Amino acid sequence: MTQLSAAQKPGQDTGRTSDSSKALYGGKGTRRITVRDIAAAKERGEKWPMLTAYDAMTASVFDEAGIPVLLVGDSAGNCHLGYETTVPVTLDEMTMLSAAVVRGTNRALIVADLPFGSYQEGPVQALRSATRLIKDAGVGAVKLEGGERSHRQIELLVESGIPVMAHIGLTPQSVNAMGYRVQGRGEEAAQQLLRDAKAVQDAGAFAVVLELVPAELAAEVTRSLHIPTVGIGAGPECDAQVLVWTDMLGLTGGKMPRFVKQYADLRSVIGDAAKAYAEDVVGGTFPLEEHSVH
Ligand SMILES: Nc1nc(=O)c2c([nH]1)NC[C@@H]1CN(c3ccc(C(=O)N[C@@H](CCC(=O)O)C(=O)O)cc3)CN21
Ligand SMILES: CC(C)C(=O)C(=O)O
Ligand SMILES: [Mg+2]
Repeated sequence: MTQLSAAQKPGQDTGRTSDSSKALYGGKGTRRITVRDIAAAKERGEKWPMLTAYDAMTASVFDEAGIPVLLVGDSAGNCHLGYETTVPVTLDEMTMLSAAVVRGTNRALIVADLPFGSYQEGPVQALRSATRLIKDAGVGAVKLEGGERSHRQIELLVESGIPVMAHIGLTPQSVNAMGYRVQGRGEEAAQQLLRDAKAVQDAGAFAVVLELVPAELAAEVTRSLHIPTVGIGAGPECDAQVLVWTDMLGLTGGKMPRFVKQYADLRSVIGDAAKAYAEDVVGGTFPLEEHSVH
């Protein structure tokens, strides 16, 4: 336990913006990040990165790199489990993947997606599903899709002590109804997005993902909320950004949405390494004496 000076009691903020020791990214803290740290970052005007993670090993790499928030996204459906979309993903699958990500990390706040069908029936179903992710997987928060339409679910979870990240704009679990199209274009759609953003903030969400909405509208939402916005295809003025890790590292393959920036080409790295190994085996150059026991 660190000694607390008389001048700084627990929960009392120094109010200094230059105190980088508690920055979400690049800060010195090693304890698990909480939703209170996320709220403090918006007050400091600090931007932060979020990445998805679906397994313990990858999560440990991102945790050691200092990524402060990891999302066990239901994008695991198409990026990790071989489904076409996020729609088939089950709560059992999310629980298993989330538990692995929690085990692989020490510092990051772990947020798990509630999958399609695990909260749409109503607040009680949402609470039962979220409780599973909190108790069996050990995540720190859950995320669910929908603005005004999900506000009762968010309210009950928050009342029950479960931090909720909301997700509005393009909501991929509704792909069968809405497709993968930019949301919030035109005056009416923009007003709906602003109402959705206000609704999730009023319901008690600690942050809100804005997916595939015009940058100007995302900026307006970000200015009008006191909770942080997490953009994906929502321009540079959101408080935070999120990318799917397999997209960002070039592993997903196929055509990328235009909002993805690719920071590596793991598909080639892994494919080339697999071929080099195969050629060694076929050509008899692996294993060598140094890889053998006697
Ligand atoms: N690999 C992957 N990356 C993601 O970002 C992602 C998933 N999977 N699965 C869950 C959702 C679905 N997302 C998607 C899916 C498709 C588009 C897309 O096709 N966008 C096009 C057209 C948009 C338009 O112009 O209307 C684009 O070029 O951005 C965007 C986001 C984001 N999420
Ligand atoms: C794209 C992010 C926000 C997500 O919900 C996911 O990865 O499932
Ligand atoms: Mg998702």
